[in-house]
Amino acid sequence: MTALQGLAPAKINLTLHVTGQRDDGYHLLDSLVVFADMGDRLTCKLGEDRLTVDGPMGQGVPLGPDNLVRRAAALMGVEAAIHLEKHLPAAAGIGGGSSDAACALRMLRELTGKEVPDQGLGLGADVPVCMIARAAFMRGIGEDVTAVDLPPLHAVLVNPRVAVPTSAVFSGLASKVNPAMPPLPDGLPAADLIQWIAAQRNDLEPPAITAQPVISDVLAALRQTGAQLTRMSGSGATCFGLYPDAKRAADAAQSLQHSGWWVAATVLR
Ligand SMILES: C[C@](O)(CO)[C@H](O)COP(=O)(O)OP(=O)(O)OC[C@H]1O[C@@H](n2ccc(N)nc2=O)[C@H](O)[C@@H]1O
Ligand SMILES: Nc1ncnc2c1ncn2[C@@H]1O[C@H](COP(=O)(O)OP(=O)(O)OP(=O)(O)O)[C@@H](O)[C@H]1O
Repeated sequence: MTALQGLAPAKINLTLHVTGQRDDGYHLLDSLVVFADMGDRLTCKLGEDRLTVDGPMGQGVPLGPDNLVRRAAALMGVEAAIHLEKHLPAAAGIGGGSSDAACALRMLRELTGKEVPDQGLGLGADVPVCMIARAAFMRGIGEDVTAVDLPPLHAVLVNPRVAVPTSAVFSGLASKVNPAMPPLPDGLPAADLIQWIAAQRNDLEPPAITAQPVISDVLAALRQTGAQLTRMSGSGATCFGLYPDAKRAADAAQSLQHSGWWVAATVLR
């Protein structure tokens, strides 16, 4: 029986503008999303229905039918043995569960030849963008995804090891209707792109900081490493800093190692 291996990369919202709210409570988003060169690792084989989890962040990940990779198999209508090597913190704003689900869906699509219903949206608003796992604009509640070419960005990701539930952060928004992103000019080199991103927002940052004030400390620590831009991703608590090159990102990550926080230097694409 063929076994496939895949990477479920961390998802980073470089910008996240909340522009409205639907009648069902879901929020309308305008977001520029990129993916790291690191993440969870999955192995998938059709046949026996089984999930095993290990890896440095495997503790506490649910093994039952509510795990998003099991829900991915159920959505595809197949039984599969899936092994998940967990490297990303959960409930962290970097789409750990959503990226796992998308990776499982891609592998199950390849193994079965079946189409993925609705790009996996039913498993979570972040799953459609995680299906393409490359730089994209994400709009609607997450279902409207358009790939975009960006220069690679050198980054450090920092999570203070506090879980932040997404729905609570959306509920804490002071305003549900905020300005959309302006159009991104074509072909910006990295330095200009970073300036453009700096002029945008993550509207979920203030309510996430209210829920977990340590996020302010993470942003301040990243600023102190000389990052060109610091911001929170998604609903938090993971924050990122952007740097001009890989050496400066690696040095910044090294200088944050003593914090006890989860720290990763990476390239975003
Ligand atoms: C914050 C983001 O990570 C930005 O990329 C996503 O919008 C959240 O994606 P996700 O975690 O896959 O979200 P889901 O699992 O679908 O939803 C979790 C909860 O977040 C809220 N939610 C999510 C997406 C959205 N567009 N509006 C919302 O209000 C809802 O309360 C929902 O019950
Ligand atoms: N494969 C999985 N990995 C991690 N958590 C999972 C998984 N499947 C289900 N969960 C559950 O989902 C919850 C949210 O985890 P996830 O990493 O998807 O969240 P997130 O940080 O909200 O992502 P986002 O960037 O979409 O906000 C966890 O607390 C966990 O109980």
